[in-house]
Amino acid sequence: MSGDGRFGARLRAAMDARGPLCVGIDPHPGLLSAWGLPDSPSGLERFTRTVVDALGDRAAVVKPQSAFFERFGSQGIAVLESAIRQLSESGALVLLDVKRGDIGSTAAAYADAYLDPASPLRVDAITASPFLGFGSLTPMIEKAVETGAGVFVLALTSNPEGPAVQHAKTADGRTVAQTIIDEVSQVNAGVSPLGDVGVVVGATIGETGHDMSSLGGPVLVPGLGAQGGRTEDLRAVFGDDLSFVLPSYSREILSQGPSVARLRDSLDRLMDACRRTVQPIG
Ligand SMILES: O=C(O)c1cc(=O)[nH]c(=O)n1[C@@H]1O[C@H](COP(=O)(O)O)[C@@H](O)[C@H]1O
Repeated sequence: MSGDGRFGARLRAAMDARGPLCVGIDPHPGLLSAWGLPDSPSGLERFTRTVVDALGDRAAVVKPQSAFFERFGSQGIAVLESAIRQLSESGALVLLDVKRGDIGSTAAAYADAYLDPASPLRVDAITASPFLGFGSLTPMIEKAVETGAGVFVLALTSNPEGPAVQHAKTADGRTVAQTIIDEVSQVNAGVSPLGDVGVVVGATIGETGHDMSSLGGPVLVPGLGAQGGRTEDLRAVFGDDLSFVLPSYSREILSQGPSVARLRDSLDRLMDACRRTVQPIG
């Protein structure tokens, strides 16, 4: 796929039009309870519909966390499918957080499940785990690039267990995370304004010395709000050019529900902070 239909081009346009922010839909049992909803498929459905109705027409990207839908089996997946449809109608890009990764032949089936235009679970982009080797993701990346979708590859995750693997040195002296960043850079080479393949880098990681200057693609940045990361930390992690950074919040916004007005206020307030931090001055 080339031109405006590419995921990177669509993401750039969405971030420019709506602002650089991704809102996660993570219907934790604790949040369902705080919203006065049962921990059941009907509670999940009402939670999800409220978030989609409140935020689908103002967030650039919405990221449902698949695990919270999968916990209800086929009924949860049905809620997810209908959220994907509604979000697409409201103009938000849907990034499904499934963190898939497997041997190549199975990765091809995941690509069919989430990235094939004929699938009911087709989304604009997915998260993927490269820890079976970056090459194992090739079927997902190829399917995404062919069909106008995107893949966000985990590189430096926000959890405290991440560095033991991601900062480990490979035979050529680079860290595992740097090899992932460099592989993604190669996929994006020559594509502008933004490549179709991104990386995931947590806001909580601090200054690690990883070089993302040739990435050419977007960086999804979770770990903000509930996990302690702040927009002020972004410059320490990414330096001065933040134009490719997509900050992501789940609980920080969701905890404001079920009031639609409070959900929207929270999104607008965080969006202002992200705009001020991420978009170049002047
Ligand atoms: O891929 C992700 O989105 C992700 C990567 C990562 O390094 N850390 C991380 O927290 N996430 C996801 O981002 C969301 C964070 O939720 P909050 O902590 O509530 O904002 C969860 O759905 C996590 O699974």
